[in-house]
Amino acid sequence: MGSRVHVVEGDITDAALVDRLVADADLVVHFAAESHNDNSLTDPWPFVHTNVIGTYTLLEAVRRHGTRFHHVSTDEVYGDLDLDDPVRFTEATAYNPSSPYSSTKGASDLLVRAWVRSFGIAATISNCSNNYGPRQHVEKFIPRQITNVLDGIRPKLYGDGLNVRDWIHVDDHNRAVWTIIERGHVGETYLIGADGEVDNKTVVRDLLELMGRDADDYDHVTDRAGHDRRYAIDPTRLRTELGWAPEYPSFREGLAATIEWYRDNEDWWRPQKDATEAKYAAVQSIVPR
Ligand SMILES: Cc1cn([C@H]2C[C@H](O)[C@@H](COP(=O)(O)OP(=O)(O)O[C@H]3O[C@H](C)C(=O)[C@H](O)[C@H]3O)O2)c(=O)[nH]c1=O
Repeated sequence: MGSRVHVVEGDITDAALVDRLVADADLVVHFAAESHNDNSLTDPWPFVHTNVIGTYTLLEAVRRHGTRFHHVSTDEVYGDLDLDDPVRFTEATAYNPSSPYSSTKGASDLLVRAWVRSFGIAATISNCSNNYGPRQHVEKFIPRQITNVLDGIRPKLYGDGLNVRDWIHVDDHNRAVWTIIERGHVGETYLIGADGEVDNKTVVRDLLELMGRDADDYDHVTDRAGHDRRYAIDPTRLRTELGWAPEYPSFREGLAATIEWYRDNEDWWRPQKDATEAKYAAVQSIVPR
């Protein structure tokens, strides 16, 4: 990696700011996004603003300055899969997003593709499955349940809890992004996944066991509107063409390490917790099993 890496905080729709930063960069890796589906259901506008207009703003700066660009996106652009169908998403799967969040990410991917084709910018795209690991906001599924248990609150499962997510440790995601930047072909898309399909109920039961609690000690709550049933990535292209492989040994080991991180870093997550639970309490209630 280069000697000067800047993680930039600020408004990516601020064209003057973005232009200044891009003018000074050899490479832009675009991780910035409004990323939480539940938030996109209560207020879609920040998602259109940041994910669509923000990406447009970056693309225009990259076009002006001829900067190499990598766009980080999600497998949610492909919609969802049935539980009983073994098919997985590939780079050829048609876009079919379900939520305001995933539709804005789909729109941002299409903008990148169009800027490659129409203006010849040097860009790659990656679409990754669900991340977990340290420093994830407590509104997300795994940190919410870990911090609930630490606070003596029962974990909360949406609907029947049988929805499947394909988990990858954030460090493996980052290594995959770097592999694509170094070895990927400009104009191409690569799917990132670590063969980590698990249903939500199993995640919660594993987590309770790892934290020394009764595995049945959780609640079902109101389901998410339009809740995608299953995500699953076929990472063959990334593995065979670019030689990437995940380094994290297994989801359960990664989960245990993540629990330890949240145990040891309450100072980091505590300021997020009350507002997050209040936000959920306003739209969710406990339902019978
Ligand atoms: C917060 C919460 C979630 N859930 C369920 C909903 C999902 O089936 C699963 C994971 O939910 P989460 O909101 O953490 O993540 P997804 O909606 O799958 O989306 C995530 O992974 C993709 C790839 C992105 O692109 C998103 O940016 C990222 O947020 O757990 C519950 O059952 N209870 C809860 O309290």
